[in-house]
Amino acid sequence: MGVKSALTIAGTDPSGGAGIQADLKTFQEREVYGMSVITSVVAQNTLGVEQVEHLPISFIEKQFDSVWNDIKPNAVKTGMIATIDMMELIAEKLKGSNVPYIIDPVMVAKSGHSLMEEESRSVIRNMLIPLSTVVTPNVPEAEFLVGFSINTQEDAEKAAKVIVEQLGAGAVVVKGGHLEGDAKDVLYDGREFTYFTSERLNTHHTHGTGCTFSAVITAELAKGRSVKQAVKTGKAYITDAIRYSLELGNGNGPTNQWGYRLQGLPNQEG
Ligand SMILES: Nc1ncnc2c1ncn2[C@@H]1O[C@H](COP(=O)(O)OP(=O)(O)O)[C@@H](O)[C@H]1O
Ligand SMILES: Cc1ncc(COP(=O)(O)O)c(N)n1
Repeated sequence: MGVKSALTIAGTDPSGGAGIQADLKTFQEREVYGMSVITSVVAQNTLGVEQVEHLPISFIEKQFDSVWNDIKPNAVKTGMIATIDMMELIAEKLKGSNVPYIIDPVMVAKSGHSLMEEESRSVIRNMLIPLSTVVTPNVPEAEFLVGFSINTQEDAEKAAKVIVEQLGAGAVVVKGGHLEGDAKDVLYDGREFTYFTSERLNTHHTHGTGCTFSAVITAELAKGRSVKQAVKTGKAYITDAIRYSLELGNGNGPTNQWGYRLQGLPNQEG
């Protein structure tokens, strides 16, 4: 049938808005067969994170091998990978594979709770980013990766260049959700900058936006789209997911995974 598949390696959100749950919903909406390897189980909801339990590294490896040796994915993404052990395992598994690899370098939840151990942060930079096809940091994550602060579009461009040219990412999208003004994301692929801009929607229902955005990019790369096409679709999809958010929960609510259908983005648009 020629269906494409995508694998997410990440933590959970039992309230369904972020992490593995958001990724699988997104893969499904993009008509890609979704699979998952769970790194950490997180008790969280729209109000914040209550508790995090990391799975044993040998068991994460077993999950990975179960998928990889049976239904090898057409693209892989990582989200929450909290410890150095997990990063080493993923690097070992993905090194030398030609499957597109998308990193959402999740460090801190919107609620402020750390989702990555402090000492792991430089390991994601040094060990995993060189293996990536695309990295999708938000502004605080990009600041950590490059070591300077980002306040303007020029700063975001400068950071994007460092992440590709010095840290070795295949491409990077520095997301503008945390800056002021329009929500402007900049893609740098080592050759040129491309901007993807939407109006800033006045809402606090943005739980899981980064997860969903990078999951669309993963799904589109699984289908063989170019990085630029994938990010274009990701931007259109996340904008509608925020615009039509579902008003669920008592805190920062989840986005609407089928919001794009209300706006008319064709499901298979490049
Ligand atoms: N209020 C908003 N209005 C429109 N787009 C937004 C808004 N907040 C975030 N976005 C978009 O959502 C995507 C995720 O960005 P961001 O929220 O910065 O990521 P993260 O969830 O990793 O912090 C980006 O494409 C960004 O431009
Ligand atoms: C398991 C997991 N992964 C990622 C996020 C980040 O999502 P956000 O920063 O949009 O709340 C999260 N809250 N939980």
